[in-house]
Parts: sequence; structure tokens; C-alpha cells
Amino acid sequence: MSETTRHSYDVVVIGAGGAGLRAAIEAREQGKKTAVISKSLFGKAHTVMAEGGAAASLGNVNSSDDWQTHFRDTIRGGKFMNNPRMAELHAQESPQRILELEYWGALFDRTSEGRISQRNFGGHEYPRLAHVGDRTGLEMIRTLQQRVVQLQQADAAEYGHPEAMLRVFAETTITELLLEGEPGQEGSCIAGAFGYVRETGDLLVFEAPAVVLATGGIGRSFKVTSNSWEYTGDGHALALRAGATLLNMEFVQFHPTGMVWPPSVKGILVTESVRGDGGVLRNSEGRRFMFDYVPDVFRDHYAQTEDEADGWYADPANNRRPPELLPRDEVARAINNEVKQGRGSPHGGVFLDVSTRLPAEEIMRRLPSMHHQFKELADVDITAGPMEVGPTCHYVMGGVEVDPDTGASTVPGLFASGEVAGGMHGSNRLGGNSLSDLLVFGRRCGLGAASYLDGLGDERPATDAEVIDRLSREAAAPFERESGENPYQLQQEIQQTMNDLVGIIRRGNEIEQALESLEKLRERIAGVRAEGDTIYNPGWHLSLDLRNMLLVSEAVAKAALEREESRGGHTRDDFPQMSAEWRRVNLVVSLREGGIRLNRRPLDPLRPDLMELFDREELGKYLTEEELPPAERSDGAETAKEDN
Ligand SMILES: Cc1cc2nc3c(=O)[nH]c(=O)nc-3n(C[C@H](O)[C@H](O)[C@H](O)COP(=O)(O)OP(=O)(O)OC[C@H]3O[C@@H](n4cnc5c(N)ncnc54)[C@H](O)[C@@H]3O)c2cc1C
Repeated sequence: MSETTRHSYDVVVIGAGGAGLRAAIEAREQGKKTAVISKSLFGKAHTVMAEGGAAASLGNVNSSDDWQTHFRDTIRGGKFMNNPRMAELHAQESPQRILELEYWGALFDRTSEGRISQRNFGGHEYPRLAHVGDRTGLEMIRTLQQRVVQLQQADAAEYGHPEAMLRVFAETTITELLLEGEPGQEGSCIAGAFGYVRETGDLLVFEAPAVVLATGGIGRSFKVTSNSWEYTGDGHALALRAGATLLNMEFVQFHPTGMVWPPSVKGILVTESVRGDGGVLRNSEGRRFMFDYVPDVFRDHYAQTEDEADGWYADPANNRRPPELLPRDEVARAINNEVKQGRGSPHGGVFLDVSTRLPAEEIMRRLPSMHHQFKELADVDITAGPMEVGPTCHYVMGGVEVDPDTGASTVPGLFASGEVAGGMHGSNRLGGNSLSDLLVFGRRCGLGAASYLDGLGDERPATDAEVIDRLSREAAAPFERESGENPYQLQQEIQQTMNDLVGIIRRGNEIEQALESLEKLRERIAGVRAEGDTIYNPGWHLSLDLRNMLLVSEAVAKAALEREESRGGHTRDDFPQMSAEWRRVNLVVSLREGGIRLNRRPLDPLRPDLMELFDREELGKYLTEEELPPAERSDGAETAKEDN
């Protein structure tokens, strides 16, 4: 293999989606020399694929909206498993971050008064998603990239080179984090990152005391997914191997509406905006089945009849929301059940129809990408008839355990934000809350990394030279094996296992079966073989990604086996109820002696002022008796909870 090139930075941000770019901008603005690394082309990240919008309580379409309502919706959507401080910061700071994006040049769709337009989405009480048609992520990435270029131009003027303080390394994959000390050992800390350039196979060492993980999700571990090739859970696995902890990996979001036909496009997302803009779900009998699936905890907030649901679009003050706009976990399970009961569409989904609700020109204006996607890929005109849709693995709520305010992980110098971080979304993310999460916590992570560096002074942690030698040998190993399996075969087996046995509906015995299969795959992956050479070789790249996919899949499966309840993105057929006792438990994943370990840690309680945002009756559906606030008597006095 080629020589190893060394680079030295203050902050290395792994990932150039919304979270990574926002973190890098902040670190650079704090005066830190920053590198941004992206496995794919610069600009190609999940963020760019985001369609519906970014949730922020700007109150432009309904002035009743405020951060408290956004917080309440987020906690409800997450079924009270969210880290409350993260949800609070997110709800409070999202409006500022969206306005900042506009200040940097983002062109959002407008209301007739010229304010940023906001659309309805599942689980959000008011129209809240700032959007650009159904191409919001594209505008977000364009704006953040433009901001990067603006900073580089300022650096060119000040330092004589545009990359003096902020450099992008595109098509560069990080395979390991570098530490001073051993993972999990007292006093060990981040010293940088190790990786390779995809185009040439050249190896790179980044020396840096602070690393921000912003690598996005894990969807490629599942067969049917809206995620693209690079989402092999690298950041989650890098964090684990560096000694950091992950939180609640069992919570995986299956978006209710992915394409189901033709097979080559199965899983590609059909944005929730279709339902937000009036689209209805029907089964093969023509029944609008979501009315049959409104769970008790949400019954007061959702329409009981089609008339009321339809009335909500024009008169939300006097009607309740249509059940199509329930949080994603509810809708995904409902679709899954309709198909299982034999009431599915010809290709194993259900029908989603917006053509009977909006005029064709309005559909073309509000949902141009969806129109194009269905016309090009399935030869369906969504202005004239229904789409066929079904659940697809979309997002992981579980992720690196971080300090809410700074994004710091449990390893000094390691930070995480965006989809790779855990806690913010509890057991189920509301649509639109990811894009705003990236901006809020990306910025906080950049600030956190900068202030960590300030605390270090001139100290620069270093990695032993033999670690770099070992990592170089490991990178080359797939070429050196004379025999060994094809990485694509092994990837396909992981995906099939996770899809079939740890998918949308889970059972204890099936998860155990999955864990056995994953255990067998471990040995086979250790002997995987790559053919050819290091020049742009996706087979080799995948052979290095496989161990991340495997580790993350094991983390998901072990946590899914442990949590004996159903909540949000974790449905256990053998434990179908939500349990107030389990709600208090965070499952913390770590890597010890080479294996996944699970620990139970109490969830941070809701502060009394945040608890006051909910009715006691609603709290009673989620919290244990002991957690509930004292009940008020009819005369206004509080009743004592215990005799004393
Ligand atoms: C089709 C689709 C539509 C969506 N629509 C919406 C929406 O409307 N609203 C909303 O809020 N959310 C939406 N989401 C979810 C949201 O887009 C993502 O959760 C979010 O963009 C994740 O952002 P991120 O910055 O954490 O990571 P990403 O944007 O996923 O970026 C990850 C970055 O990390 C890099 N990377 C990964 N591994 C490595 C490695 N080993 N080395 C170097 N670089 C690495 C990648 O190349 C990439 O640059 C959507 C998701 C999809 C797939």
C-alpha cells in the first residue's frame, strides 16, 4: 500500500452532512483549524436527500406555536424517552438556527405575507416545517457549503490560502479513531483519526485533539431502507471501538412510506409531506384504515371521522388532525398490519393518494420531487392516481451518548452530533426534527470542541506509531487473503438477517436467532477478501465497512432483546405494551473485551417546569406513579402522595 500522509488539525469533523458542516463552521468561527471529512462527494449526504423540511416553532403559519409546544410534541413523539435537556435545547434554538440559515442565503418557500412558509407533519401540533418544496435538504446543504466557501474566501484574504483554516477532504473514509492510551482506560483521550482516500487508496492520518462524529445513520444494515450506500454505521462503530458508549440502539425508525415497486427502488422514501399536504392512506378495500389504529395515548388529539379529518386542513382550531398524521411508528405498524391481514396493494404495500385532494398544479408545486420520482422510477403519475407505499428503514434514534449542551461523548476529545448522536428523539423521531437537530447540535458540538481545545492549552495527545502500522496492515489485509468471501454476499446476509429478524415487528426468539447468525458472520467477515487494487475499489471499501455494519447490528439486536416492551421504533410482538418501568431505563451499549455489553442507566427525569407542560392525565399514561407530580384537589390544593 502507499505511504501514509499526515495532517494536523485542531478539530476533525467526520461527516459533511448538515451536522458536520454546521459543526465545522462553528469550530472555524471559534478560530480552530478544522478539517471536514466526507466518505462520499462533498454535498452528497443524507441531508441533501431530506425532503419535507426542518421543524422550528417560528409561528409563521399559526402564531400559537412556541418552543414549549414543539418540546411537548417532540417528547410525545419520542414516547417520553427523549433526553429532556436535548429536546428543550432543540425546541428553543431551532428558530434561531433556521433564521441564521436564511441570513446565510437559504431561500425557503414563503407565505403570502412573505415569511418563511411552514407545513404540517406527523406529530407536530402546528404547521412547523420550514421547507423548499420537497427539496429542503438540498437548500440546506447548498447554504452550508456556501458558508464554508465564504469562510474560505475570508481565510484566503487573511492567510493567503483558502484552506488555511478550513479544508474539506471529500471521498475520504475514516476507519478508526486514534487515541492516546487504550480504549476504555482511565485517562485515554482522542488524538486523531485514520482513514484512506477512496479514489487512490492512499492512507491518511489526521492528528487532532478533538474529533466530531457527524456520520449519520445505520440504515444499510437493513435490506429495505431509504438510506444510501454510505450509511454503514461507521460513526457508531468508531465511537464504540474508541471506548465511547451508545444509547438505546433498539430504537430504529421504519418510515411508513417507502416505494414498494419496482423491486430495484424498494425502500426509496416517499416524503411525509404527501400526508402533510393531504394525502390519505387506503387499503385494497378502499378503506381509510388509519382511523382503526389511533392508540389510546393519542386518541384525544386525532379525528375520529373522515369529515373531521378533512375539516382540519381548512379549520384546525375546530377539528382534530387526520390519523394519517400520527407519529411514524404508529403509521408504519398500521401499514404492516394491513398488508399482513391481506388488505395490501398488489405489490405488498398500501395506497397513498394525494391526487383526489389537491389539483395537479398544486401537487407539482408542492411535491415536485415526488412527482418526478414516481414518474421516472415507477411510471406512476401521482397527480392522477395513488402511489403504492410500505415501511422502510429510515433513521436510528439510538446513537452516541453525549452531553446535551456540548455534544461531548464519554471519551475526552470525542464529540457527536446529528443522526449519529443518541437521546434527542427518544424512541421515535418526529419528521422534520432531524434537520433542525443537525443545526442546533452541530453548532453546539463545534462550540464544545473549541472550548475543549481551549482547556487543553498547548497539550497535543499523540498515538503510538505501532497503532498506525497495525491500522495500515488491517486496511491492506482483504487484498492479502488468498481465499475469503465476497463482501457483497456478506453484506446481503447482514441486511437480510436484520430485516427479517430485527425489523419492524420483533420477537425474542427471532432476535436470538439473529444474534446467532451475526455471530457466525463475524468470523466470515474477518476473512473477507477484496479483489483488484486500491484504486477506486468499492468491493475493498465495503470489506472494511462490514465490521462496522456487524457491530452496529449486534448492538441493535442485543438492545432489542433486552428491552421487553414496545415503544416507538421498537415493537416486541411478545411484549406488546409500553411499560412505565422500562421508560425509566436507558440501555447503554459499550464494547468490552471485544464484545457488546449492555448496562441499564436511569433516564434523566423531566424537570418540574417541563413536566408542567403536560396534563397529569397524559403523564399518567407514560410515567410511574412515583414519578407523577402531586395531584391537585378541586379546591386547588395539592394532595399528599404518601401518608406522613
Ligand atoms: C430520503 C430522506 C429524506 C429525509 N427527509 C427529512 C426531512 O424532510 N426532514 C428531516 O428532518 N429529516 C429528514 N431525513 C432525515 C435526515 O435527512 C437525516 O437524519 C440527516 O440528514 C442526517 O444528517 P447528518 O448530518 O447527521 O448525517 P448525513 O447527512 O447523513 O451525513 C453523514 C456524512 O458522514 C459521512 N460519513 C459517513 N461515514 C463516514 C466515514 N467513515 N468517514 C468519513 N465520512 C463518513 C458521509 O459521507 C456524509 O458526509 C430524511 C432522510 C432521508 C434518507
